[in-house]
Amino acid sequence: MISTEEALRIVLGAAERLTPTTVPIHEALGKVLAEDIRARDPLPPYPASIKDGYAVIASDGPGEYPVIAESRAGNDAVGVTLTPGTVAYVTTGGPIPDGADAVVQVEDTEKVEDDLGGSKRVKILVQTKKGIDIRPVGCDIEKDATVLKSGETLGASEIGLLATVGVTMVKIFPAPTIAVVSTGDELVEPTTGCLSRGQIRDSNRSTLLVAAVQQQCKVVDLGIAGDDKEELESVLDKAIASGADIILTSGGVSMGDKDFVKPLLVKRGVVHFDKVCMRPGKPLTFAEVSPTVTTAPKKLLAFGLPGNPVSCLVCFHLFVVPAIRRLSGWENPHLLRVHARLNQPMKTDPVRPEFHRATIKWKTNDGSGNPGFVAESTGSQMSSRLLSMKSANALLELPATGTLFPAGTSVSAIVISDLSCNAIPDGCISVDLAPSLQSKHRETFTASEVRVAILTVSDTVASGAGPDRSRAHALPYAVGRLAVILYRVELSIVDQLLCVILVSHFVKIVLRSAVVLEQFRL
Ligand SMILES: Nc1nc2c(c(=O)[nH]1)N[C@H]1C(S)=C(S)[C@@H](COP(=O)(O)OP(=O)(O)OC[C@H]3O[C@@H](n4cnc5c(N)ncnc54)[C@H](O)[C@@H]3O)O[C@H]1N2
Ligand code: MOO
Repeated sequence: MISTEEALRIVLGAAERLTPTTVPIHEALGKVLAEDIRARDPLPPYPASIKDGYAVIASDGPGEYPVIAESRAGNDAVGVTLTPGTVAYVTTGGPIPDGADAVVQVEDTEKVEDDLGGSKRVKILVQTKKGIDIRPVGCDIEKDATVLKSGETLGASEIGLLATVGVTMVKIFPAPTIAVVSTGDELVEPTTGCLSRGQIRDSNRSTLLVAAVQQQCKVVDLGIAGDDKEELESVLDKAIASGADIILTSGGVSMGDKDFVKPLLVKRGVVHFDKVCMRPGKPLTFAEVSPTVTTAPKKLLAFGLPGNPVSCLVCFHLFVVPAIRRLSGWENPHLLRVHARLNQPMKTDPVRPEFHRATIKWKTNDGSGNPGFVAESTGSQMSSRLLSMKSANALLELPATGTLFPAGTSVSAIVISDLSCNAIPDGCISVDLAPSLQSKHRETFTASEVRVAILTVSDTVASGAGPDRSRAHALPYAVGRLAVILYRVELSIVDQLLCVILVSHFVKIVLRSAVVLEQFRL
């Protein structure tokens, strides 16, 4: 029996990054970049105004001036040069006309009635300085700067950066394909309504398939194989030939007379270990199946996970997730650990270190008088009791001391799910539809059917004069969970469009930028 540290070291030693592939940026969310990305042009590409106001020559000082041009975002005052004693109207992001060296915000000006000839004038009320409220060329991103490095993970802002520098296809490390099979004569499909004596519904396959999808993997469902050597052998070979990178079996790895997984893996490759000193998950088996020994098109990692549903899922988190991350190109494949204080006493096992399922929450006082995570057990820790995984967001690492850890003890907690789920106050995601719309379509909305319209409101973007960064930022938050409707509009038709969206698409939330999306923690 080896330690969990040794087992993980062996697994990671066998896991190699997959061959990079090129995908459209909207498919790259969560993936690891396999190339450096450089900016082909500076941002901003021209000196741009930081404010809505007037481009001026700073040394002119306060006074009344003729407005000789208008430079709006996406609608440049091309060819206009400011001479002393003149100003130009500019909007935020608009190019600064030649000759101007500062911007005075609208709030520091006063409108002057147009003269009879229709020419515009404005009063500049303040003394400004050269460079004020102007973003010089390249102040956000310099030309040829490396904006992203190979090995970095692509989140919403990184995908926005790719859009900014005009990269729409990107080289990433793909996530592995995972084949999943459940073993056991007692297993029947979850669709089985009435169980006969000795039967149970197969839950491990559903758990593992979605857990793998959560890790961005493609999955192959190979169903249930009975406790029959030939049947299991044929399913294993199907998995190997399928081109999967990882095969997960559950059940049949302990000491029973029909526990065939290990002997079959021995025939097809190298079994590195078959027992790990941990609770739950002791009979975990790990093997490398190499193409030289089998018909496998490439090297394949095989995990013979224990059949007990909790043991199966705990082993998935502790060993399969880091392996998936390594194959997917992660530089650090290890799970996040935090410290948490026990909110109740816990007895530890004298022989095997325990991974105790718990819910950890951030408290302003964790019991020590300081802020920190507090851990609450999910109850009975039997490895058959899948309910102990429900709502568990952490595995507490309890060493094998055979002692009682009093409440308040600080322990290491391995984070296994999104902690932010705990942080969303009730009612944070609000729905503000007209009452008639709500009642008419109430039955059509479920939590998984929220539609989000991502609306970029910018003349620059609408005219094609600038990149649509907010859409690129926002889209990855929504993809996969929500139906996304994309719009790009000019300011003048915003109101009209909002009505159209609300009425024809039953939109629940109209979010204008990734920032708002983040606040809503979708
Ligand atoms: N003599 C020994 N017996 C056992 C030992 C041992 O060291 N010596 N270890 C125990 C430990 S620890 C575990 S964990 C289990 C693991 O056994 P297997 O991996 O061989 O799994 P099975 O025997 O096939 O099933 C165990 C349990 O889980 C249920 N199961 C199996 N597959 C599924 C599924 N897909 N969905 C839901 N439930 C499933 C199965 O019905 C059994 O109840 O071995 C101990 N025994
Ligand atoms: O190692 Mo087992 O997973 O305790 O039931």
